[in-house]
Amino acid sequence: EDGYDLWLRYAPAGQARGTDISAHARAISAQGDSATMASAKQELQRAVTSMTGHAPALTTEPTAGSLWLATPGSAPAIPVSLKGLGAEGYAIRSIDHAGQPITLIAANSDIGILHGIFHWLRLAQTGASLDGLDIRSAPRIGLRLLNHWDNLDGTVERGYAGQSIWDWWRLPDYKGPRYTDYARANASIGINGTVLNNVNAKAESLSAPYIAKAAALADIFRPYGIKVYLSVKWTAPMELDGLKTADPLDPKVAAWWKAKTDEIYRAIPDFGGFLVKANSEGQPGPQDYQRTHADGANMLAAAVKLHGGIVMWRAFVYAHDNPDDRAKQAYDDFKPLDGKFADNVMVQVKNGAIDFQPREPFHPLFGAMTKTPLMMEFQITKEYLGQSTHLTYLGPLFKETLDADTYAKGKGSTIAKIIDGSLDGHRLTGIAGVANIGIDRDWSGSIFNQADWYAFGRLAWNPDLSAEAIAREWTAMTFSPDPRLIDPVVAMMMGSREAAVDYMTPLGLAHLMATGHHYGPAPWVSELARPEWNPVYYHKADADGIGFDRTKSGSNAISQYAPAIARRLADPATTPESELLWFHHLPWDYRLKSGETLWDGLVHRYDRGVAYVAGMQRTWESLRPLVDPERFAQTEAFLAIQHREAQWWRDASIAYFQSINHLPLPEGAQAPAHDLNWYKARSFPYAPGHN
Ligand SMILES: CO[C@H]1[C@H](O)[C@@H](O)[C@H](O)O[C@@H]1C(=O)O
Repeated sequence: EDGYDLWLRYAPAGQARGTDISAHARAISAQGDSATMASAKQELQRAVTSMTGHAPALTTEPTAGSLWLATPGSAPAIPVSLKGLGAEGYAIRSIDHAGQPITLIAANSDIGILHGIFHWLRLAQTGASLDGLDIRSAPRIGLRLLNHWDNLDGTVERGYAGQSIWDWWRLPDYKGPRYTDYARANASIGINGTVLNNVNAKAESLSAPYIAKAAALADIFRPYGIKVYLSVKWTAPMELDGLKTADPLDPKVAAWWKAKTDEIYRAIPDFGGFLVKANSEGQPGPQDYQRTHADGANMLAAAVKLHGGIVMWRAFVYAHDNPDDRAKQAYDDFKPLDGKFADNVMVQVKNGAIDFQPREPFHPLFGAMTKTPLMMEFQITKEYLGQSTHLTYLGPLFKETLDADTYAKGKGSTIAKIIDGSLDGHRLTGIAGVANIGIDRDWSGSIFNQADWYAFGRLAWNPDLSAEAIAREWTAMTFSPDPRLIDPVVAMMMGSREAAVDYMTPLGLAHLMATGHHYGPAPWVSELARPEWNPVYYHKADADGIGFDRTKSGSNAISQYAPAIARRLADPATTPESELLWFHHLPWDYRLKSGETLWDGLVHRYDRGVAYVAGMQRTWESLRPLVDPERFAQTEAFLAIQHREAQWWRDASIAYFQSINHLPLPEGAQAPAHDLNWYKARSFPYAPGHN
């Protein structure tokens, strides 16, 4: 087992369960013959055969014990209502058809059928009952996209699973089988779009050869209901065709984009649209021409509009000087533009205002731009959460943000309701996850990182699912539905992200990672050219205390939240302790709810994080008999690395903070293994190079 099959392993189900699955899949009955329908049938055949050892027959009419795939176009009278299922949803129902037990999988479209068969296969794989089914499911969010930060040279920015899976050199001629497996995996969790290239884009990605390569991928993904999108570089008209300017209000610039867009749609008739990172981290953008983000977005939006395309404009900006608080910039730049964007523009906002930290309070733009459809951007790749080795399941992180209450329209104004459009009445809705995919055999750099890709897709389809239920499904499909395995693995996953918060950045601390690789700790760094690249800028530790004052006496970033929240955050006593030092600068002897001092509480959390990892090692060891040797060994090795590094994080952080506050460690706490200079002199052993 090398992890290549992801959660689509279809492992032999054992005698009794195999017979049960066979009895419900004696045949696959379907009339449609589209490429999508063919993929659905193929997937079922492959899965059922692999789980049961028996290949289901293929019939056109439903027969006893068959899986009946039916759309209004292919089957005249479907005994289930398809109302409300939209173009992608499905219904699954156990029915009696002319005296025969049959499982009906019905949808308005073939893509809906494909989603439906994957649901049924999930039931089959996780040991769920296949009788008495009455399921209806439709996605809550319209656009459910992966964002690849893949470069044209084959590297992946912040990628920890090897080189890019896009074989740009041999595309469009060679279409390797991995692309189809990629599409199957994504379709199985409801992903319906993919942005192929890095937001730090090269102009060449829009040149004719690359359009042809993108078109080849689009052809492969189309039957799986997945559209292709591209990131664009703002100055592409200058770089590719020598225009003198990229001013969005210059008619020649607009005409260039219109022509370029038409060219793309000739090659990819269902092209999804553009993703743009502008005026951020050195990228060019409309502000270089004294225009706004809205001017830029709307010019592109006009170009794709007739084709039904969209523009996703990122709110991750920090280009100009923002001396008092980087966390405020996106709001300051974008809030005034609310209502100024064309109706096919979405603003894509990271879950937090800084940058994919182990924990961040939700981004204040959520709830603040009611006239603009906001798209969520999560990071599936774990830039700040241990990358390819640390086991830190992201389901709870995603959920924490989706469930966060913005109070924008009173209590219950959750972020899930903002991005699904229901709170503000938007029809265009979307969510993006920065992919963790590369050419590693296991796709994601580790077996457990696959769970983050899986969880992202499942939550994009239905943000109300629980992180735990998702972990259970994933574990059952990835390892085995044996409860002796599922219970401990899921328990281990569920606490793992909090453990990383504990050993990296407890109590609301953030961005203490070494500059560049963002992997190991470097809270001491303070000399970099830009203040907001320095860990000291974020923790502001001095002899008296620690934390970033974002109240009125500080940067007043809390004023960007709804009054009900801002009031709560104004006072450390009513600020959630998990976000304490994000919002407040507090004395080292500040009393936590537990009664211990802030300093002691900090040290205890570091200890707790390290101890949790040791606990995961013990749990995993106890599962040795239940896991295949290859996947067992990978996780065993990675947990050992994680333990060593959690310890390193703890010791380096404590040594550094102690060098500032000169306080003794709380009773019973272990002293750091080395002195501060030892940590300063070393970079983290497994940190990949910054690209
Ligand atoms: C693509 O660039 C990334 C950059 O590597 C990363 O460190 C930061 O998280 O955010 C940037 C962004 O989101 O644009």
